[in-house]
Amino acid sequence: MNRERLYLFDTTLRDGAQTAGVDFTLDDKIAVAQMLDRLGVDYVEGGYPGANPTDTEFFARPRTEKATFTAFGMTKRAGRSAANDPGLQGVLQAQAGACCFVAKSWDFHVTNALGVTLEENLESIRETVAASVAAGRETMVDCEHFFDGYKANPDYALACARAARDAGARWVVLCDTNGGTTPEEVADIVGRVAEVVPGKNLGVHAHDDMGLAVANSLAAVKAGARQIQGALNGLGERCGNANLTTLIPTLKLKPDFSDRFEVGVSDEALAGLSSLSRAFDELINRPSNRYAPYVGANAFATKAGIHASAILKDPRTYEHIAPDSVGNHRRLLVSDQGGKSNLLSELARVGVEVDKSDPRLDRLLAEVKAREAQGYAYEGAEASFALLAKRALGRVPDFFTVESFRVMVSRRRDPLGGQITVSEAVVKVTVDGEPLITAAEGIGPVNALDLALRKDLGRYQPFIAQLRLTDYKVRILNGGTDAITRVLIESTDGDGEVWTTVGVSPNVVDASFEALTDSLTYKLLKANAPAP
Ligand SMILES: CC(=O)SCCNC(=O)CCNC(=O)[C@H](O)C(C)(C)COP(=O)(O)OP(=O)(O)OC[C@H]1O[C@@H](n2cnc3c(N)ncnc32)[C@H](O)[C@@H]1OP(=O)(O)O
Ligand SMILES: CC(=O)C(=O)O
Repeated sequence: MNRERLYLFDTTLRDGAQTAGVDFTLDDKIAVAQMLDRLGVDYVEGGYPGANPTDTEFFARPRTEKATFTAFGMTKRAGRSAANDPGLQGVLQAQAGACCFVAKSWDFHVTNALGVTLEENLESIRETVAASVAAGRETMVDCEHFFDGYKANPDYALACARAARDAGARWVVLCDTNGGTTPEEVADIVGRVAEVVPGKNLGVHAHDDMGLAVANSLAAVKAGARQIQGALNGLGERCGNANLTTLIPTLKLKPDFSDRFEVGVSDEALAGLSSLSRAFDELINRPSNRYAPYVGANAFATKAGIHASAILKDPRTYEHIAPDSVGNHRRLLVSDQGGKSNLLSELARVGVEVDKSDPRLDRLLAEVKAREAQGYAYEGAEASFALLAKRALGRVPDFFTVESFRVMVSRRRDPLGGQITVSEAVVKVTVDGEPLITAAEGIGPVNALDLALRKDLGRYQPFIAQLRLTDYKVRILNGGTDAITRVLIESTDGDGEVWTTVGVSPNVVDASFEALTDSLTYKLLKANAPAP
């Protein structure tokens, strides 16, 4: 069966740049454009040339993308000709294969936000599109607030869409700018527009203010839209745009769409989607959403024992797609919600082979559940889980024994003004029967303890030389004076592996120390340090 082509238009670098807390540098923009090109989107909207120096410079650099590089702008101002509008001329002169112009299509906006007549706005649309087509650009018009506009004054909203199409726009994009439209309304309105603006040149641009941007985009496709605008990881103004990392797998993997439509993203590119999504978050310096559909670290993570048992028999029992088709992984987590199936799977993953009938498994499972009841959380602390399991099986040597530790935090007046706070720690350990005492100063008590503990571990010192902490998280589990503290510490070494350990105690320093010693022991095991 011949499938119809759907065109993917990425607005990460334009609408995504309107996300609170996101601020792309020129280098960021170049890197993101390359990511998008490798992914296989059809259009990369680079920004608004003339609006700010970064965007202007971005459009001035030599172009290497295969995707159609698109400049964004607004329709010309009323009362000026297109040739006399410096903003519009800046967009038309930018190096781009396409121009996308935002145009008002809600009468209320025309009169109240622009302050011009309805006819003047139509004239702006016509002249802007004509000027862009004359400049040799593939031209598209983002009909801003189209759905709200259609509900308020369908004739006028349609007149805007027709003005764009009749003046030569290749795409007329219907925008749910405020994100307040439901999928049923989108399907109904797109269907009606497709009847009066025929030619398969409708697009959709949906915002996520009701969490419906993806659903609205899919509804629009079913009703006749053939271009979808969206952004990586759902970036965009307010709650964001339709999330391309959700839309792309849906379009490619769900027969409802993949039987009828094709997109420019290859199966290989789809298999790189999870790492692309995480690399993008890394680039904009924000934590990845572990719960993101398809690409989140938890998208295929199962805690429930009943689910894990079935997944081990056949993953299709609880997975709607194969995780590796989007470059993601199945994880069966060990927790108080799981049984032996979770445990065996997790043990295999951390390299511990054990027979299902081994009685030590029952003891280990009971211990995991008892510890989780105390506040430990092994699903996010895989290194501590590996140690707990290997200890239960007698596979962890006592590399060192902690005899005691002491931490002191003092604050004193600085003679030069202000206050100075100093943390000092002393740690006593025994290695091979030899007592070792170390002391260190740190920027806080945990830092001082970490430095003291790693200062001298006798003959194990060379094995931990590259060890360093990369993250430290504290969670208070019960409020009030009986509070229990859970500390998660992330560590790394020269090999590039990152591991997380957990400590739990009513005392935050004590909990931290437990997580620190687990991290050291994990590193010694990983480095095959000889047993004492
Ligand atoms: C729905 C969307 O996401 S649309 C994209 C929105 N994105 C952005 O605005 C980011 C980039 N924008 C900018 O950097 C600036 O707004 C600029 C450079 C474009 C314009 O800056 P300024 O000239 O200082 O105008 P300002 O930002 O204060 O206001 C926007 C102007 O554009 C006008 N305008 C808005 N939309 C349109 C349109 N579709 N067609 C014509 N004019 C428009 C407004 O009426 C307003 O003009 P006014 O103050 O004379 O009424
Ligand atoms: C054009 C655009 O970003 C919007 O209408 O939401």
